Amino acid sequence: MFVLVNLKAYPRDPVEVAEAAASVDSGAAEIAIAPQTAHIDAVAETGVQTWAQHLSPVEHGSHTGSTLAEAAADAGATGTLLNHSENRLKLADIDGSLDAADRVGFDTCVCANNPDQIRAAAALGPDAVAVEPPELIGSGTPVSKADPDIVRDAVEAAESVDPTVDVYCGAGISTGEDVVAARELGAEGVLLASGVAKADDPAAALADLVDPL
Ligand SMILES: O=C(CO)COP(=O)(O)O
Repeated sequence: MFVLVNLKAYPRDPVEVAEAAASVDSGAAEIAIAPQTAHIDAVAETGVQTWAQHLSPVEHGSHTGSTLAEAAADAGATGTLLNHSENRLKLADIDGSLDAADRVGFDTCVCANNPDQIRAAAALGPDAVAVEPPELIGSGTPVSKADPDIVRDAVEAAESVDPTVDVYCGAGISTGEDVVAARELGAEGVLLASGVAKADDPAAALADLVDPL
């Protein structure tokens, strides 16, 4: 299982989380951390797999305020989220950002609200898609328990378009039990944020997530 921890803009030391992720015994799981762009460098230096939270659909040039794929790669990132519920993109921009990610060989995960969007996202050819019902994000109620059908339907939707695209699920995931439930529904990974970023002890939270895997 792939466990992607999105630190969003939470007031948590990204290096503390990255060091914990780099040193936890992850067994069969693979952990990656998606920090703020300005923290990619410091997080990647810990040796943990590091993802950007977003890439802009631009090349080198006059693009103030953008997240350039080459800059994220230079800083040490190797993957990127796209179209997160908190950073929605137009279809053409998702496509352009996937092209940008391809230029630097990043792993890609396009987020979507529901199975219909998963189908559209999978058609763009990312490595993975992630279904995250917005109403459960940050709720502490795991999507794998609150809405298992949305995960099953997302897996089916992606499979019908492109069986090589992995499916992750996210929203409210915070324990190893939630990750196991996601796996049983057919997901190949989970996407989570507050379960680690807002935990009293992020290292313990990470250890608990991967313990049963
Ligand atoms: O948006 C998410 C991960 O990208 C999920 O957030 P929570 O884990 O806080 O529900």
